Amino acid sequence: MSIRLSSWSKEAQVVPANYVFPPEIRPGDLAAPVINHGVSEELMDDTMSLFKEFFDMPVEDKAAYYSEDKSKSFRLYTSEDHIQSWPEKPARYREVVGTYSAEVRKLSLRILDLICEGMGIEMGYFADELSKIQSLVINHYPPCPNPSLVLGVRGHCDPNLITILQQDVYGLQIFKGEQWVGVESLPHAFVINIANQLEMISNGKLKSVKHRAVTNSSIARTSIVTFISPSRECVIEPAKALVSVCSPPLFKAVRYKEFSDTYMAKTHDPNSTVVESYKLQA
Ligand SMILES: O=C(O)CCC(=O)C(=O)O
Ligand SMILES: [Fe+2]
Repeated sequence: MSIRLSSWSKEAQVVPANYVFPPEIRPGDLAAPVINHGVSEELMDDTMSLFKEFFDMPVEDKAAYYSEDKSKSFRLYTSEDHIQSWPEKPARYREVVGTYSAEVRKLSLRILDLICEGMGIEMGYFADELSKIQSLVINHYPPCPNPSLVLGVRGHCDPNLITILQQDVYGLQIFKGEQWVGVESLPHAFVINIANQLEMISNGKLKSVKHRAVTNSSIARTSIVTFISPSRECVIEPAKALVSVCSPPLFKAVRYKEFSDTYMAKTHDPNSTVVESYKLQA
């Protein structure tokens, strides 16, 4: 009988060697492209083309929005409070980005609830202060004459709770099994990255994924990245439901603003793993 029809797999404790894929095409378990997520394909396409249009605008139009000051509120802050500072060009910017942000927020809360269910935390655990802040970063990578010499974004873990990324051209890689693995760009899929706060709240059960972006020599790439973060005053600590005598807390409690400021101060250190500094000694 063919091995595919036999029932050995019911007993299998480890994956048989002949089933293991080469590392570069293994799906991995930390950065999962999510499809059937409920955000309409039209809205995803419209948002992507809007941002491409934004980057294609004449330099004079873009200059009005340019700033190196990271504290400025036009860095596409996606709440009603900031809508006045959003770009007025392209003309449909506010409408499209407003709708997109609201839909992606709903999706992220659904994913967070599924994570609660999977880990045995009460539903709605993340719904309030822990996911209060939503921000949007649009990365635009022009074609690069020699991608082997350059990184679009160097390796890092995101400091927030969870990140929802849309890409239509390959470029995202995650660090897994001591090497960089490409994350396939599936049409209309979102990539969900576990970020630092989710690692700490899950008491290390979920790991924040180190990732980077590479460039390519033929086409420009735009990525739309939604960061869901706790409010700055929020205290982050392992969820009580995940802590017991057998499973003691692995992380100290920290106010998110302290974590975030430490992260920002170390952002130029490629090996900075801020999470490590909040680990409790075993
Ligand atoms: O462009 C990408 O795929 C990655 C961007 C990223 O990691 C970030 O903005 O934090
Ligand atoms: Fe990132």
